[in-house]
Amino acid sequence: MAAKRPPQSSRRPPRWPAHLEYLEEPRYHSSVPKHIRELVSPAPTSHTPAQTHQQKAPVAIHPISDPSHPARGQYGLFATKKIPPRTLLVDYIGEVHCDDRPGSDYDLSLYRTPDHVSVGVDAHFCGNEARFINDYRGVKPKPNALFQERRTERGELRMSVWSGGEPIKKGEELLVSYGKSWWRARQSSNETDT
Ligand SMILES: C[S@@+](CC[C@H](N)C(=O)[O-])C[C@H]1O[C@@H](n2cnc3c(N)ncnc32)[C@H](O)[C@@H]1O
Repeated sequence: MAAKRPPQSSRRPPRWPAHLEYLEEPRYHSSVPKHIRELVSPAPTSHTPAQTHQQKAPVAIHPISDPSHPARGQYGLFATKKIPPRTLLVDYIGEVHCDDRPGSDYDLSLYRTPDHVSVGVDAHFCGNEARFINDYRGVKPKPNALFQERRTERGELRMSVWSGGEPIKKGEELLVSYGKSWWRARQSSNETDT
């Protein structure tokens, strides 16, 4: 029996895998309580600016074929034009959630409430181009991009990918640091699996 394909936005980018749902806006999971949702995404007021048309992000998804790349056979995210330092590239869009996602390699921390509830953005099954950004380890000596949160014009908290302190060349792979604890957690779960 053929696998059911997820609904797709007409704006999905080239090479977007058919088994994943493309999202243009965050999706809020039922595990996010109302009071936390209001902190992350405040209800619009009469002062909230209207949604402006979002510019196309200067990024593209490409398969990785370089045999020396540690993520060969997978995808990566690449700059489609020259990018100045400290520039917003793309928001990390996915499912905003408050439950645990131990099996996801696409789950980022977005916010921690004063009473220690963690809010994450998981792009395992649905998301945008940002889910394809790789870590710099084994690829380049240092990252050329970073994750940093921001508020949109409408006040919604997003985790975004920004260029670092140096310009990025057209065609260069965008690479962040997932952080030592991300890799440590994968290493210890691999050791437990074997
Ligand atoms: C958020 S995804 C990045 C996109 C992924 N390459 C893909 O095609 O879906 C994280 C996964 O990418 C791979 N990855 C990313 N950076 C890597 C690196 N520096 N070395 C080895 N694997 C990496 C690992 O498999 C990791 O679990």
